[in-house]
Amino acid sequence: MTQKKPAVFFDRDGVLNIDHGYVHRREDFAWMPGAIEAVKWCKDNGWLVFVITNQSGVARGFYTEQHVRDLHACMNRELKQHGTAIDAFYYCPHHISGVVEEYCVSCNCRKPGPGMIQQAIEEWPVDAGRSILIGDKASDVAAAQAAGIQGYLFPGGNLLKFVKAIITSQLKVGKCL
Ligand SMILES: O=P(O)(O)OC[C@@H](O)[C@H]1O[C@H](OP(=O)(O)O)[C@@H](O)[C@@H](O)[C@@H]1O
Ligand SMILES: [Mg+2]
Ligand SMILES: [Zn+2]
Repeated sequence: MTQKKPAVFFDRDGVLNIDHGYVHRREDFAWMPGAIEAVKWCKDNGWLVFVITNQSGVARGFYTEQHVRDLHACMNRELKQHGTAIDAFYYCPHHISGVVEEYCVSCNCRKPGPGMIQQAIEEWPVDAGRSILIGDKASDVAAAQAAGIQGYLFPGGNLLKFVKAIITSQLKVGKCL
């Protein structure tokens, strides 16, 4: 049987990168201070790392799913240059008030829905009891709670410092290996 691992579910815009509003091109993408280092530190310490991101810009007609996938591939190319990578990206392209008909649905994957987190847990050997989500909005933390994961609100600043503080404090209470 595959050994289950704890996972860090990172929100994307506002956590891994600066949220300039519906970012979908590399030239508009800026890593959050400490973000690359945070992903690497989590991976080096045996955590699975996922991105869980609402991308209603697709439903709103601002960009396409291909733009989202291309940007995620670009993020992982850059992370690989630092010897690390995100294990999987999950995104929700939907919004009930969008303009692109096929994406105008009320779904379970748009945060605060837990759908993306649940999908990752189904597809990967995730130890949900030891996993955490880091988001920048209350809806991120609500999605984590709905999926039975501990959620934390990132206030900005250095992401590596924030992640280390959370994981180190969990270690002290014996939650993580
Ligand atoms: O990775 P995140 O933070 O889930 O992605 C958020 C962005 O898709 C987008 O979210 C919000 O827009 P909608 O609620 O989806 O209309 C805004 O905060 C935008 O500024 C974000 O870019
Ligand atoms: Mg966000
Ligand atoms: Zn969705």
